[in-house]
Amino acid sequence: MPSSVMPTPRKDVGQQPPAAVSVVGLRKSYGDKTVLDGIDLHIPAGSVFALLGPNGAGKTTAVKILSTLITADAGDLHVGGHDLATDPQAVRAAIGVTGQFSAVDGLITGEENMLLMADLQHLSKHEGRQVTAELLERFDLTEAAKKPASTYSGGMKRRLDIAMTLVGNPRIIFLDEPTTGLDPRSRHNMWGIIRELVTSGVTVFLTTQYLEEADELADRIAVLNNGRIAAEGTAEELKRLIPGGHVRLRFSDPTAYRSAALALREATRDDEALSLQIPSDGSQRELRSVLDWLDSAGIEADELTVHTPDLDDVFFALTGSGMPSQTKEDVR
Ligand SMILES: Nc1ncnc2c1ncn2[C@@H]1O[C@H](COP(=O)(O)OP(=O)(O)OP(=O)(O)O)[C@@H](O)[C@H]1O
Repeated sequence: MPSSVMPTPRKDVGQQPPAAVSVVGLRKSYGDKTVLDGIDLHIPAGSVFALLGPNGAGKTTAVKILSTLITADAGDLHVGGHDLATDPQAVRAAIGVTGQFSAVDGLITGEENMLLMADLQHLSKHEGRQVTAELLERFDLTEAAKKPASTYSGGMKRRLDIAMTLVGNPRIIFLDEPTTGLDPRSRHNMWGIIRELVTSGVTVFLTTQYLEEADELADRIAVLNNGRIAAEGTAEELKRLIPGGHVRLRFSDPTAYRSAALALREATRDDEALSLQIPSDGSQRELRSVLDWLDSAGIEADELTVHTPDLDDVFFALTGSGMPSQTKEDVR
């Protein structure tokens, strides 16, 4: 967790980078159930975008539509600059997809899985072997390459799955819940892999149940609820959407604490901890005004920390899943 929160400048201010994914008015229903009710997305090339939402919100449906597996009912949809409605083949050539259900065949070896994928991508035998060796090395699977994939751990299978996706050198990758079921170490490894992909210029569209994952990886996050985008922005922008942020001042000298408490009447007191809590959205502007005010009142605290709601709070507030009962007290 960062130790303080300053608003991050929006990456899209100034010149707008080209969109890897552009979605306007996407709609999809199954029978009389509306799953996606007119959603808009703009994902700049070379960025990580995370789609969050409760179970059944429509995240997988959105990924399936954008990766040409199923069709939308309506919407102006472009992926890699290609129109999904008129040129799905070109979209397919530009993307890679790793779904919730692995494409890995457990009966054959990791290497054979890769070579099979190279064949499907119409690579020559020589190219196929070269790409396979490179990717197995990159994903730390060279040692296990000749073993049946069924003997791989969950993390290894997931790495093989992504390696298979990369055989065709896609510029845009859809990762549907890439770390579900992985232990913390494998999850962190996967985050490293995703960051590396982005460094090499790939755009990543990921869905996740883990808010921490979106917080760690995504340049921008959208929260899907009831078929609509409930909020969209950087993690910090989303956290500022909901109340609960505050600046906490801690004192070691009881006299200084008491005079500060008298001066700051709107602050919430914690007499035992000698600390005062002032409501604040954590923005630079608000923080500056709090600091100016403390200066003019001659108050000097021993410690000043900025606390903001975390993505869990945002998620619960936006998706109406009920606020967590505990107040978050970590320093962010
Ligand atoms: N082929 C289908 N026929 C009918 N309903 C479907 C079909 N596919 C999905 N749905 C419904 O659409 C809604 C959205 O499903 P989807 O799998 O996109 O959600 P999700 O956000 O990915 O959920 P999860 O986090 O559980 O994977 C659900 O109510 C689901 O039951």
